Amino acid sequence: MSSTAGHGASVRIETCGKTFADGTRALEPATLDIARGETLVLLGPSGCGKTTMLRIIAGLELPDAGGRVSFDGNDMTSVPIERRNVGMVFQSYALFPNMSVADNIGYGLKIRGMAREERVSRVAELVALTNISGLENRRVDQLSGGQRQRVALARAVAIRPGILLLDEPLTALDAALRDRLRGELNRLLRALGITTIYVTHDQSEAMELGDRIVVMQKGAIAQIGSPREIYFKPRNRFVAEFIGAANIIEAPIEDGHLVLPGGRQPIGGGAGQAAAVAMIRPETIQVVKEGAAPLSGTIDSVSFIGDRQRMVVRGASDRFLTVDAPNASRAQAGERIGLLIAPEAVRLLPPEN
Ligand SMILES: Nc1ncnc2c1ncn2[C@@H]1O[C@H](COP(=O)(O)OP(=O)(O)OP(=O)(O)O)[C@@H](O)[C@H]1O
Repeated sequence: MSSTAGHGASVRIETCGKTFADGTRALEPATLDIARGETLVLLGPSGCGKTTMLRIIAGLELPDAGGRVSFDGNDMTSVPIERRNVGMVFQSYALFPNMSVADNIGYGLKIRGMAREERVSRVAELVALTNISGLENRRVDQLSGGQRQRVALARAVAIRPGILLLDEPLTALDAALRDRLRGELNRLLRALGITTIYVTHDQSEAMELGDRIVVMQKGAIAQIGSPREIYFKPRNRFVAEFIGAANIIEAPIEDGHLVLPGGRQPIGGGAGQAAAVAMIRPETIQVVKEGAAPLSGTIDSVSFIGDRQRMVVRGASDRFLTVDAPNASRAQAGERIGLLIAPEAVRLLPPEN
């Protein structure tokens, strides 16, 4: 491994809440452990408290009384940011516009007093790692958005931080570039082994980058889990609907079946429950001939989305289901179809209050 490989620190935040001076309750007391080298994504809609949590970890914000932040078991709660050994990248690039790329990347090393020769070799290594070779002598204001974000990332990791904090670093970029940089970032984070906390409101970014995802809702943690757990086993309706597309169905339960107007759908659980709120992912529903499955419906609309086609199917009592199907044969609006759903694809959610 290259000499840039870092040694991530573990992070623990304990009962960290945040109430701002104006009374805004941005964060309910939260407890969270982040393993050394892990990439943890904080995901949620605007205003749910993601940035506040990140700023508490960075040392830019103090938690309310009773909160504690520790790195590798050492209490950091009142240690200032410059002594926490964290690297940060934000949505807007906080680079020095009239300095060269190389000087920007080496800035933190210089103020730490690193010798010139060592600095030059570290910068060269980072330039290669972040795919910006050839741009070393350009001024930052002569770079594209994607190039600037690569420089910002190289600068943040140059100091070999134990923890890397990223706040929507790709949000300002266009979609194609965002996808590419996301892949590069993934590779870089794995190569460096730095503990990373990544804030985003974009669920596909969260899925691709996170070892674990923390879904936040109104200042509280709604669920923590691997991307698979969050996707297939959401704890509540908010999580189910925030990540991916979800059909949410409320129906009575009878003998291990959801009783729907168009038929009886077998389910895995629900013993002792009279009714359920169930979630079914669109791609787990298989389109078959009418009559070949307990449920049936009429295709209301079809949209082609490249790798698959998405249909809205109208069942009895005008209930609608979203179904994602392979795109080989073209579905037609108005067609009658059967819908085959494996019992284990039906996820029961807690009843709504
Ligand atoms: N300095 C502050 N004073 C008062 N309220 C604040 C302050 N900073 C943030 N807030 C409020 O705290 C809540 C959480 O903000 P935060 O920035 O953590 O959300 P977020 O999930 O990161 O949202 P976004 O994705 O929009 O940045 C919001 O209601 C916000 O308006």
